[in-house]
Amino acid sequence: MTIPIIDFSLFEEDPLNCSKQIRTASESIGFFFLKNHGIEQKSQYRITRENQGYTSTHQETLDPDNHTSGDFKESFNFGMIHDGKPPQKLPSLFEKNLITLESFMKSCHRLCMKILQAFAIALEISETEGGKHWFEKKHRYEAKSGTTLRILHYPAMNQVNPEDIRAGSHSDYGSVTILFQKDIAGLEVLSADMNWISVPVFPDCILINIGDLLEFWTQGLFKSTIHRVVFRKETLNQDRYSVAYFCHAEDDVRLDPIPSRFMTADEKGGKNMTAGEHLKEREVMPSITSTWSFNRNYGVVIDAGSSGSRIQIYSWKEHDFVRKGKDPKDLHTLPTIELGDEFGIKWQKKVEPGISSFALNPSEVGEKHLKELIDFALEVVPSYEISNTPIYLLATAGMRLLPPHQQAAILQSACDYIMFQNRFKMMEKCSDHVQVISGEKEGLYGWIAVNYLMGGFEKDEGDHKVTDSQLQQSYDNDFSSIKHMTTFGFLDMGGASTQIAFEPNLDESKKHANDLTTVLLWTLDGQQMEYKVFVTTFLGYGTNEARRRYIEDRIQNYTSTHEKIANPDSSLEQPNVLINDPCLPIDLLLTDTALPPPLYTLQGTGNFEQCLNYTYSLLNKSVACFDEPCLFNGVHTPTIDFTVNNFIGISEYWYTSHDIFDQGGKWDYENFETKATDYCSSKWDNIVNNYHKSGTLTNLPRLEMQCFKAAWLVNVLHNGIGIPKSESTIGRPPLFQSIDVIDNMQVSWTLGKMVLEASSTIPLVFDARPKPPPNPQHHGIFGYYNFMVDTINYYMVYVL
Ligand SMILES: O=C(O)CCC(=O)C(=O)O
Ligand SMILES: [Fe+2]
Repeated sequence: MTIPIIDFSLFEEDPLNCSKQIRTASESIGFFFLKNHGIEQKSQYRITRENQGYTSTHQETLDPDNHTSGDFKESFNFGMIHDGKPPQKLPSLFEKNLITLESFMKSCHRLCMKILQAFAIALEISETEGGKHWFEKKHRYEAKSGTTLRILHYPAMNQVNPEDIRAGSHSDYGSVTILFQKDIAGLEVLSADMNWISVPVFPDCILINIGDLLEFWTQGLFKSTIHRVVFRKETLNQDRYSVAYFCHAEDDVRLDPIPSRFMTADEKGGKNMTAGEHLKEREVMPSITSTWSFNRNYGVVIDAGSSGSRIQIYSWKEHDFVRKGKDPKDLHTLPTIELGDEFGIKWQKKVEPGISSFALNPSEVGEKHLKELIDFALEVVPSYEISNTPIYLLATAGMRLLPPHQQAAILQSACDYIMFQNRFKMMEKCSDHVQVISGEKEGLYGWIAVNYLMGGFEKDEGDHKVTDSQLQQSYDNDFSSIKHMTTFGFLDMGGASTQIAFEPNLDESKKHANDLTTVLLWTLDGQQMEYKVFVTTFLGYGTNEARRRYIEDRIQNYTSTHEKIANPDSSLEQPNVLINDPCLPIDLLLTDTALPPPLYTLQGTGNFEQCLNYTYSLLNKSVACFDEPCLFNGVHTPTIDFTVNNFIGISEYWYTSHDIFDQGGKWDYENFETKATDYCSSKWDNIVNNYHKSGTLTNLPRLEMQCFKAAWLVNVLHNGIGIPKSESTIGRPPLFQSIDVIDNMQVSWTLGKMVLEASSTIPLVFDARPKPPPNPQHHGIFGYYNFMVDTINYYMVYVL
C-alpha cells in the first residue's frame, strides 16, 4: 500500500483526469502527495523556524488508551488572521510576522479551494447545483470556521521508551489537511488492513489528507484515515518540524447531502447538522479517533421495564472486517459484542419512572421519557454510524399489565417520536422495533445472553468442543449445523414472575418438539447453529408476588381459626392482629397496609425450616397438569435431564444468594441453609445494628425480606425445578450457579437481543437463512476498500 503522488499542474490542463486521481486516493487511503501545488517552499520553512521554543512540550496525549505519557511534541495553533489581525494574542515573534503568516494561510486556503474543486468535479456535481464550486462556497476564508494553522516541533531526544510517541494516533477533524513535513520522516498512516504505513518526505511535495468532516459528509466515501508520528531510531536525536493547515467548512454550513450520483439518496446521517456542530461533537468524542471505533457497528436497545427505562448501546466490529484474512476455522464463533467504549465506560442510562406510567398521557412519552435516552444514544454513537444503527424499544412487565388500548397508545407515541427523529435505522414497520415482549421472549433473550457470555454456545456435541474433522464435514455439507447439547439452562426471577429456559436433552426434544422455540444463530464463518429451547414463565412466582400470596395464606389460616377476626364488629375500633411469621427475623414487625382492615401485623419468629414448609405450599405442586409433565402450578415443562443440563440464575437468584449471605456463584446448599437458618433466627435489632455498623450497601427492605426470599429460592430451585441438592459435578459446571456480571458485562436480556441482531447480519457461507437481513451491511470507514484497491490507477507511485 502506497500513498500516490499526484502532479497538481495537471489540474489546469486536464481537471477531470486530475480530479479522478484525487478522488481515487481519497476513497482508498485518504492521503495523497501533491507536487506542483503552488505554495512556495520559502514561506513554509520560515514559519517553522520561528516556532522553536514557543510551545509547551508534552502536554497533549492524542491516543490515551495506547500511550500513558503525553506526546513528545510542541505545537502552536493559529486561528484565521484577517487584515493583519489575529483572533488571539500572539507571542511577540509571531506578532512581528503577522503579514507573512496571513499570506501563508491564504496560499494554503487557495490550494484547499482547488482541492475542493477537484472533489466537486470528481463527484460530478452538476452546474445547476453549483458545479465545481459546490464545496468551495462553503469554505470561505472570511467566514467563521474551525480552520487552523498548526506549527509543530518534535524535539530531538537522546533516548526514548518503546511506547513513547511523537504524536499519538488520531484522525483530523476538518475537510482537508495540508501537511508540510520538513526533512525528517516519522509519519505513519493506518491502512485498511490495520498495518502502519511509513510516509516518506519528498522535498517538492506536500501531503494532503481527508478529515472527519468530509468523510461524514461524503457518507464515508472519502476516508479520514488514522495517522500518527513515531520516533525513528535513526532520527531520534534530530528535531522534527512540520506545519499543518486544517481547512474546515464554515460553522453555519448545513451538511446537506451532496448532490452527486455517488451518494446514496436515503442516507440520513448528514441531515440536521452544521459543520460547527459536527466539530463540537467530534471534540467531545475523542475516542472515535481510535482504532477501536473503526469498522464498528452499533445497536441500541431500550429496556422499558416497570420501574424505569434503560438504554444500552452495544457495538461490535464489522463482520467483513473481522473475517478478512482469517482462516474460517478460527471464525467459528459469535461476534464479540461490547457494551460501552474502549475505556470501559458503560453506555447505558436509565430514566424513571417506567414507561407504563404514561398510560393516561401517552403523547408525553417522547419528550418526557425517551428524549433523554435518545439524546444520550445520539451522543454516544458516532454521527456517521447513526443511520446505520438499529434501535429497539422493548417493554416488559409494567406494560404487560396495562389494558391493550393503553399499551397501543404508548407504543404508537414512542414510535412517532423515534420515527420523527428519523436518525436511527428502523425497518418500515415501527412495530418491529417498538413492542411489548412476552415473559417467554425475555427468558429466551436471557438464555442467549448467558450462554453467549459463559461460552455455552462453544460446546458442541456433548461436553466436547467441536473437532476439526467435524467442522470440515460441516463445511462440506451445505446445510449442516452442529448440534449442541450442553448449553446452560437459564433461570431469572424478578418481583412478579420467574422464567426458565433450557435446551432439553435429545429424547425430550423429540417428545416435546411442538413446545420448543428454535433459536438460530450464525457464527462469523457464516455457519448456522440451531437450538431448540424450552422457555416458560411462572407468573406470580417472583419474590414480591410470592410474598403477597404467602401473607394471604397466613391471614387466611389465622382467620379460619379465629372466629372474631373473620367477622369483625364494625362498631369497634379496628384491631391490629398479630400473626406469627417464621419467615421474618425474630421480632421484626411488618404491618400489611395493602389489605382492607383489620390491620394485620406479621411478627417474626425466625425459623427457616418452618418457613421452608410454609412457602413450599406456594409452589402449588398439586395443581392438575393437563400436559404432562409439569414442574409446578400445572405448567408444562419437559423433563430436565440433570446429567446434561446445568443452570445459571440471575436477578433474585443472585441477590438473595450474594447480597447478605455472600453465597453468589456456585450453589452450595448446605452453606446456604446454615446461613439462612442463622439469619432467620437472629434478632431483628441485632441485624439492623450490624447493618448500620458495617455500612454495607444492602437496603432495609432486603434485610426484612431476606429470610423469606432465601426459603422461597430453596423451594423454587429444589422442590419446584427439581435441582438435586448435592450431586457430584466433577469435570462439568455446577448444577446451579448464580451470576450477576460476567467478564465485566452485566447479564441482561438486552444483550441476548443484540447477539441475535449482530449474528443475523453475518453474511452467510451457505444461503440457509430463511430471510436476508433487511439492509446490506454498512461498510464503515474502510468500506469497499478491497474492491477499490484493484481499480486504483496511480498516476505516479512511490514504493515505500
Ligand atoms: O507532524 C506531522 O507530520 C503530522 C501532524 C498531524 O498529524 C497533526 O497535527 O494532526
Ligand atoms: Fe493529523
